[in-house]
Amino acid sequence: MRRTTMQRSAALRADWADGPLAPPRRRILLMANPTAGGFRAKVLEAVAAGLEAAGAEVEVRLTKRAGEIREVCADVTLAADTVVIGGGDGSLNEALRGLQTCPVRPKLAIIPFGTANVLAHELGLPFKADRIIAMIAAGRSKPLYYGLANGVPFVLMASIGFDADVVHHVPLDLKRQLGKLAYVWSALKRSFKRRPGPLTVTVGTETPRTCRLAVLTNSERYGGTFRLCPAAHATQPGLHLVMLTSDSPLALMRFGLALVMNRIAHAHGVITVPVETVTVTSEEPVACQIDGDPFGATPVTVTAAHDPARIIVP
Ligand SMILES: Nc1ncnc2c1ncn2[C@@H]1O[C@H](COP(=O)(O)OP(=O)(O)OP(=O)(O)O)[C@@H](O)[C@H]1O
Repeated sequence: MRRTTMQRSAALRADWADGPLAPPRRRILLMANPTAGGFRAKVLEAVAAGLEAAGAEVEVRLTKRAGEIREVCADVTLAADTVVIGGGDGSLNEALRGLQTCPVRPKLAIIPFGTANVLAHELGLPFKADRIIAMIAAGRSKPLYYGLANGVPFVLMASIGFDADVVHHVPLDLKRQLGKLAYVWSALKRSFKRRPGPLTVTVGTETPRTCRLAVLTNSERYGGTFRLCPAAHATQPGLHLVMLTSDSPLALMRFGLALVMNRIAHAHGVITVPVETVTVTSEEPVACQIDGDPFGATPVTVTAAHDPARIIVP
């Protein structure tokens, strides 16, 4: 337990004495993934010290393996009011998965240490320690909606097709070295591989449609700051299905360019519809990913969840 640095910022504490951190002391669990692409021990230390200085009781844990954040968040004896995730979208996804079974859900907050940090961009979260401390100390929160892919929560998207194939094939060491460029490298390599057959996409009880790539998105952003679906937002209810009708190398180049120019929603061959429940099947297995991490293959059924978590925002 870290309880020693309060004296360092008496002035800060005085400022907040009547604010959101006034007694009873907030209990903040800060869980960080030291293997995340942008992990900074100094920022973590500064945030922990700043929140303690503001009067909160702060516990810091560094994960030792994947799955730990999920286990801790699923623990019914978890006594934190706020769980701060120091990591990327995959680590936040773990927290959401764990909290799903928690009877009393603490608020979530993020220190964006990831590679893509799509959710941080979606929510306009700060990346600098002093602004992160001020945000968490103020404690203002919004609902964080999510979807379920075969029952597993995702906060950004579940996608099936070429981009999921790329996620499955990005070598972790290359991701750590090159960051987002590792995805570009992997996409170039995978774009010339043979593609599996088309996807059959069934929305509710409608007649099935076919496409080559399906993204079920809960958020506007994709791959970082790019705007995939202007109608969606992680703090608003509602999933959207974005279908690409081709995944030929030429079409993928065109879609990639449209994405970085924030024009993909209007590109030829892109169909977007609001959805509640979608099933995606294919004759041979097609790769799936959720929140930027591999998630098996088709068949996948995606539904919108209606019990949002709470996330602290600026
Ligand atoms: N100590 C650990 N060792 C290995 N893997 C971990 C550890 N802690 C968490 N993980 C896993 O690492 C995966 C990726 O981490 P995270 O999302 O934090 O960073 P990132 O991949 O760099 O960022 P982004 O998802 O924003 O691109 C997560 O899915 C999580 O399950």
